[in-house]
Amino acid sequence: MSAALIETEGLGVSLGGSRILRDVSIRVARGEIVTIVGPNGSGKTTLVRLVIGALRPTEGAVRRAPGLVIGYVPQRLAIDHTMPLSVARFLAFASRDRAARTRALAHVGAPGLERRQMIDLSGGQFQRVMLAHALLRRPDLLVLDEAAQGLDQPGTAAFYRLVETLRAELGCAVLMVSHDLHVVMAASDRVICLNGHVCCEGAPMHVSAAPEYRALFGHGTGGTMALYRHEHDHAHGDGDHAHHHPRAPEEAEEEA
Ligand SMILES: Nc1ncnc2c1ncn2[C@@H]1O[C@H](COP(=O)(O)OP(=O)(O)OP(=O)(O)O)[C@@H](O)[C@H]1O
Repeated sequence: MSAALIETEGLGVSLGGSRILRDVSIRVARGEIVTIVGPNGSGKTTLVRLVIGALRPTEGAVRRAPGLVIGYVPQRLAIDHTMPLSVARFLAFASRDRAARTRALAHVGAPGLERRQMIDLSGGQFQRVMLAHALLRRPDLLVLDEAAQGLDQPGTAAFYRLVETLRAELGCAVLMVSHDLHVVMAASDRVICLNGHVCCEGAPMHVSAAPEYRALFGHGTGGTMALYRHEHDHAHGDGDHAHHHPRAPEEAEEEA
């Protein structure tokens, strides 16, 4: 198994008096694309914030490889609409090298946008500029939190194809949150299903073949919608540990 870029062990966090995550142990190795799925409010963004170090855990720990550089594309960016902010100025926060900024924009398929205002960009252009910003840091790990949110289906597919291309070109690992199961199945090496804790995890092929996964996500295109329902056969209250955990098939077979 290749060396982990990040690894969490028994990670948990309480916010505003509620336990949002508990016992989360995940790892991302060099070059991998790992996708976190789960219903709204299941703690995906919270886990991402713990991984990038924006939030401190209340239990467990996050280990990062020494010198690890993370490029982060947030779910949204609060832009002050009264302040002009050009793409060039926004990218200058990540790099002072003008030629590098021009190259980064070309790299993400958004050449020549330097003079445009951030607030005037289309959804697809905006996400590409955010990606260029993350890439300017030359990350070992790219972290995307629902980065294709608001894009139409072709736009979403194109965006994630770009992420795969960048992974191949730059050799970086990718940890992303996505609600789009088609993307998850097509682009991920590994899927982690979260609902306050890790419900199931594994290679997409293995996970999608598991009855436990089908119970959670449904079949075919219906699966995308099933993700939002994500009905469980167990409660998630603290102290309720006597519940059934869906697992990847190889794990289920071991016990059969
Ligand atoms: N700072 C905070 N204080 C209190 N509660 C918080 C805080 N941040 C997040 N939460 C709560 O933690 C839970 C998980 O939130 P999180 O944003 O991680 O979910 P998510 O899986 O990313 O959801 P979505 O799919 O809707 O983006 C939610 O119930 C949210 O209200």
